[in-house]
Amino acid sequence: MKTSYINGAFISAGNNVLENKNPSDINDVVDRFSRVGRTETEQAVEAAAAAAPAWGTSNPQERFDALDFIGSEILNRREELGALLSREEGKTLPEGIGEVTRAGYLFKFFAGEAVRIGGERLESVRKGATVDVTREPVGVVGIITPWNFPIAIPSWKIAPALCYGNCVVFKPAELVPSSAWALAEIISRSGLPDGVFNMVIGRGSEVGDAIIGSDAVQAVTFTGSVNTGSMIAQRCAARMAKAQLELGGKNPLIVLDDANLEQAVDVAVQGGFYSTGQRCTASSRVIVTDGIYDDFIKLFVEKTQALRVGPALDENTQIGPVASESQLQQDLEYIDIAQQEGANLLTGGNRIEMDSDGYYLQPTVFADVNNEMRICREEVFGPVVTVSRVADYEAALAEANDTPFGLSSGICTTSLKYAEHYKRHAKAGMVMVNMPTAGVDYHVPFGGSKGSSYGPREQGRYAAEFYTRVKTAYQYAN
Ligand SMILES: NC(=O)C1=CN([C@@H]2O[C@H](COP(=O)(O)OP(=O)(O)OC[C@H]3O[C@@H](n4cnc5c(N)ncnc54)[C@H](OP(=O)(O)O)[C@@H]3O)[C@@H](O)[C@H]2O)C=CC1
Ligand SMILES: O=C(O)CCC(=O)C(=O)O
Repeated sequence: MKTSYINGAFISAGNNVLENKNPSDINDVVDRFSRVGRTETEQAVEAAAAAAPAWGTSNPQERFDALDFIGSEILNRREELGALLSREEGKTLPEGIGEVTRAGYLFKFFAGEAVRIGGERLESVRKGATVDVTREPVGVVGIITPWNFPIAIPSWKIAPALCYGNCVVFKPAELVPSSAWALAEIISRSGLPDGVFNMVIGRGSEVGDAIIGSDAVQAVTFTGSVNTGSMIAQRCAARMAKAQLELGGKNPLIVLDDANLEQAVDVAVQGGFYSTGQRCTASSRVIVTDGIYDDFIKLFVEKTQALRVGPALDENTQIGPVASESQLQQDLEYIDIAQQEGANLLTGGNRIEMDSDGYYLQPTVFADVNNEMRICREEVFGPVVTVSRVADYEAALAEANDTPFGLSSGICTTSLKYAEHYKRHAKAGMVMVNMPTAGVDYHVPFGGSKGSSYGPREQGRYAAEFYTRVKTAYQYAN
C-alpha cells in the first residue's frame, strides 16, 4: 500500500485505506493508499518548518539540480506516467501524456528561474545611501490541488515553491493520488534535504483543514471549487497568511460572422469537450453572431455527435469518462436544470452505458439560452456547452463579460480590429484569439479576474509574487 511522504521518508501504512478507482471502469482499482489525518499533517508541517531556514538560504545550484532532475525524469517517463494519469482521471492517453510533458517542462522552467533570482539596487533619494530590493522565500507553503490535472497543477505549484526557497506540504485530491504519489517518489530521489518536500494523503476536511489552520504555514495555494477556495482565503486572512486561489470559470467563446467557420467549430469543440469539459478554462458558453449562427450550429452539432466517447486508454477515444460518480451526477443535474429553464437540447444529455463500467456522458449542446439561466451562469465542469445568438460584436462582448467569473475568454474572427478590441475589453485574465479558451502555455502567467482567481498569478516569472516576500534594505556608506 502506498503512503504519505513526511520528513524525507515514506511513512508506514495505517489502516485507513483509500482505493483509487479507474473512472473508465470502476472495477479496476488503480492502487491503494493509506490515508493520514491531522497528527501526521502536523508532523509534516513541523518537518517543513524545521527545514525552512536552511532551504531558504540554499545555493541556487542546489535548487536547479533538484528541479532539473525532477523535470528530466518526468519527461523521460512521460508515456508511463501519462497512462497512469489517464487511468486514474479519465482523460485520453494523448491528453495524459500531454499533461505529464507539461509537468516536466514546468520543473525545467523553474530550475532555470532558480539561478535567475535577482533583485535590484537603487540610489537612495538620501545622499550617500543605497537601497537593495530583494526577494525572500515565504517559508512553508501549503499546496492543495484538485483532481482534474493530477500532475500539472501540483507541478506548477510545487516547482515555483521549491525554486524560490520554500518548503512544501502538499495535499493531492483524494480522487487522483497515483500521479501525485509518482511525482512525490521522483521528488524523494532529487537530492532535496529531508523536510523540504512533504506529501500528505488524506481527506480535505482533515488533512487540508490542518494545513490551512496551521500557524506554521505562511502561504496556501489552492485550485478547486469556489466554496472551498473562499473558505480557505478567509481562514488564511484571519491569521495573516498569504492565499492564492484558482477557482472556476464560465468561459465565453465568441464567434463572429467573419470567422473561419471550420476553425471556429474546431475551437469550440476542443475548448468545450476535450478533457471531458473538466477544465476551469473550458469554453462552456459559445456566443455566435446572427449571420453565421445557422451554419455554426449545424456544423457544431455534427462534429459534436461525431466525437468518440470511450475508455481513456482506448486509442480511438476522443472524450474520456467523467472523473467521478459525483461529478457525473452534477453534470446530469445541470442538464436537467437547463431543460427546466427552457434551453433547447440539440444533442447529448444522457449517460452512455458501455461494456466497461465507467462514467460516460454524451457531449451535450444547448441552444436558445439566455444569459440569466443558471446553465449560462454556473460552472458545470463537464462536457456541456450552451450556444446563444446575438446581433453583433458589441452584443457578444457584453454577454461574454456578463458573468461572475473571468478566467479565460475567446473570440474567433478574421478581423484585426475586433481581435485587438477584444483583447483589451474582455474581462478575463486570459484571452484567446482563434484558439480554444482551454490549454495554456507553461511559461506565462495563468489566472483570472472576478470570481475565478484570488491573489497573485500562477506560472511563469509572475509566480515569484506569491512564493516570495519583498525586502527593501537601505544602507548608508560611511
Ligand atoms: N478550478 C478547477 O480547476 C476545479 C474546479 N472544481 C469544481 O469544484 C467542484 C467540486 O469538486 P471537488 O473535488 O469536490 O472540489 P474541492 O474544492 O472540494 O476540492 C479541491 C481540493 O480541496 C480539498 N478540500 C476539500 N475540502 C477541503 C477543506 N475543507 N479544507 C481544505 N481542503 C479541502 C480537496 O480534498 P479532497 O479531494 O480530499 O476532498 C481537494 O484536494 C467540481 O464539480 C468543479 O465544479 C473542481 C476541481 C478543479
Ligand atoms: O486549460 C488549461 O491548460 C489549464 C486548466 C486548468 O488549470 C484547470 O482546469 O484547472
